[in-house]
Amino acid sequence: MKDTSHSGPAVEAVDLHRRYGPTGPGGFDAVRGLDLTVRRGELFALLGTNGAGKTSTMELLEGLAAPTGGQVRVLGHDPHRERTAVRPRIGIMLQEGGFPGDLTVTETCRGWAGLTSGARPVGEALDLVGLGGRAGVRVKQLSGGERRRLDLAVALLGRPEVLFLDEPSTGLDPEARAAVWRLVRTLREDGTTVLLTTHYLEEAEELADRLAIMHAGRIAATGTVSEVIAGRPAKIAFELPERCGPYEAIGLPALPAADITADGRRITVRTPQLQADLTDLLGWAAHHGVALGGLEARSATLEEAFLAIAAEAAATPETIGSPR
Ligand SMILES: Nc1ncnc2c1ncn2[C@@H]1O[C@H](COP(=O)(O)OP(=O)(O)OP(=O)(O)O)[C@@H](O)[C@H]1O
Repeated sequence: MKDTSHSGPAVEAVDLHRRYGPTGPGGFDAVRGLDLTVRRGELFALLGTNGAGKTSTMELLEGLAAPTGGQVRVLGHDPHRERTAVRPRIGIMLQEGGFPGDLTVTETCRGWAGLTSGARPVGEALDLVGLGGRAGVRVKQLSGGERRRLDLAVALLGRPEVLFLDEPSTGLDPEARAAVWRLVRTLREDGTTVLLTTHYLEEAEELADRLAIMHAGRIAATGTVSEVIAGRPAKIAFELPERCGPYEAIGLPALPAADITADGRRITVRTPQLQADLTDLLGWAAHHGVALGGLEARSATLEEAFLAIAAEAAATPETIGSPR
């Protein structure tokens, strides 16, 4: 029977470190003092630039490797040392499942189901990921996207309380990706805690209750999507009519908080006060009878926040760090 007595966070990491290779020269610190809490029933996305340390972190949280320093708790247990307590309650979708190519889809799932207590029927797991029609096909004959879905089916066999998904939709076409998003949402609605890594920012925007952006082994920003983009400049863009002449000469309103750039007649305003500056611009345009062509005005996107946070983190000396 599953132990559901633990009422704390689903996943908790405190001052987590992971070093590859020896202490001192020749070693590399991939995770450098990471703190992370994933609440029960939450969908949490771990984002980061290439090499930020997402997979290295996930492997520690999944119990597949021991940390060099710090602590991990999954459902109240150390996932590495107390593997037998944790493993039956979690599902893991690695970046590459690496299943033998000569087995069929069903044989692969049956093999895993045999090692899993209380496994759901293989056909049900395959239907969940849309592979029901490919049950008799050999793994080596599956497309890349179908293999990703098989990885997901295997992760779901044990009806996990906590599901770790490492880049679940990489290699999927847009339709298959949308299907995986629907499935992940359903699992979350049923109470499954999901921790996923992704390079697709729209995936995090669509799915995540909260997210963290990693850089160089640390968390550079964390919160809800709105919290992470809050304070990032909004964008107003428009094109001036030809009769206005060069941008410098036309006397746009001052907008002291904004950063204004011109590319020919196309003007881009980046501002922390979208409503006030837009009001000033529209008032100015109405007063002078100027039509602002292709006008767009919007808050910062997660992508803009991500790029800015990664650039800031890269420019901050202590985030670059030196080997421990
Ligand atoms: N076995 C290893 N030995 C030495 N260095 C490693 C090893 N595995 C990973 N690294 C290094 O650790 C850093 C973090 O790698 P990791 O795969 O965790 O990053 P990631 O954020 O998952 O990257 P990506 O987005 O490219 O998958 C990288 O610089 C990588 O080269």
